[in-house]
Amino acid sequence: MIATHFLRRKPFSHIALLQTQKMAKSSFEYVKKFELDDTLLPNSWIVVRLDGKCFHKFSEEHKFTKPNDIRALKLMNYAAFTVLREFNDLLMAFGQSDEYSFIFKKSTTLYKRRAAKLLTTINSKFSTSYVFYWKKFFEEEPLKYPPTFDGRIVLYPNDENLIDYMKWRQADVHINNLYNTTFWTLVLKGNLTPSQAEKRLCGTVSADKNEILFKEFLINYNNEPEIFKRGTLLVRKTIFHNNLDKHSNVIVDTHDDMLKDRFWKEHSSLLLNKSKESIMYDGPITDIISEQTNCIKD
Ligand SMILES: Nc1nc2c(ncn2[C@@H]2O[C@H](COP(=O)(O)OP(=O)(O)OP(=O)(O)O)[C@@H](O)[C@H]2O)c(=O)[nH]1
Ligand SMILES: [Mg+2]
Ligand SMILES: [Mg+2]
Repeated sequence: MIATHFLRRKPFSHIALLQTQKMAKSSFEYVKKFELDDTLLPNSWIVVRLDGKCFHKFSEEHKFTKPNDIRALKLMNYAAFTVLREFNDLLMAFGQSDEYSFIFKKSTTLYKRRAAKLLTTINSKFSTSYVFYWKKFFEEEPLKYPPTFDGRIVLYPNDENLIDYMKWRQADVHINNLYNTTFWTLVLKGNLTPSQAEKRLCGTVSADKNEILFKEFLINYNNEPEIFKRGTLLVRKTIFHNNLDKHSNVIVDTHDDMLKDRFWKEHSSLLLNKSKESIMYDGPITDIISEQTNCIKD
């Protein structure tokens, strides 16, 4: 019955169909006006910070070594590297623990500075890279479930604010790492229970923790790996080859002390629009990659 009725209906003419579609489009289109403008202020530093969700649990379930798992840190760095490689307007990125901050050049017009576009694209590229490259770093340790990263955008109006932001994140690494290193040494080598170790460290300052490590466990905190103490700063560099008229652009992982003002004086070009430091290189060109053990090839 319904089928016969359908067959007997006169088919729409092409023009009538187009008119109907046009009317429908214009009567629905008003919903677009509900979309809010989220353009970020011009000429200000855009910082995108991502952080792993519930990584205290994620790290347990994936058997991260305590207090630092070099595989996890390298995977974070590699995921951030893939983000930097794709978005040229990113000057640098700083990572530690389960977080990464990405710094856009002040004048970026990427996605017309629309906040949601910037944040979601950076987060998506980072998160999928974290999963995509998991095996490269964790090898036989399987990824049990998809990790989640939250994200935020913070704007900083001047260079001083941005530098203080970078210092703040690096100071956080130092405070957490000194605490975690002492805590886990007390537990794993000193045979204290976690709650005993917590009590032992309650009210201690940095010097006390350094002393516990040195006097009781012969550990000189200064000799701990730089990546653990200072986190990782990814920057762009251009390597010029002296003999050949050749250069290559690379993204390099560094662990310098950003808390010292000297760092910002010596690397003042980091905050310039075209942030690329140049390195002169004398050796044979084929050696660049092997020599750059600390460098992630662009
Ligand atoms: N064992 C180990 N754990 C790590 C390492 N890096 C990060 N983590 C864990 O990840 C946590 C990150 O801290 P937060 O980001 O403050 O906490 P979170 O559990 O991720 O919680 P939310 O960020 O609020 O969702 C640390 O407290 C550790 O438990 C690592 O190298 N080794
Ligand atoms: Mg987290
Ligand atoms: Mg965190």
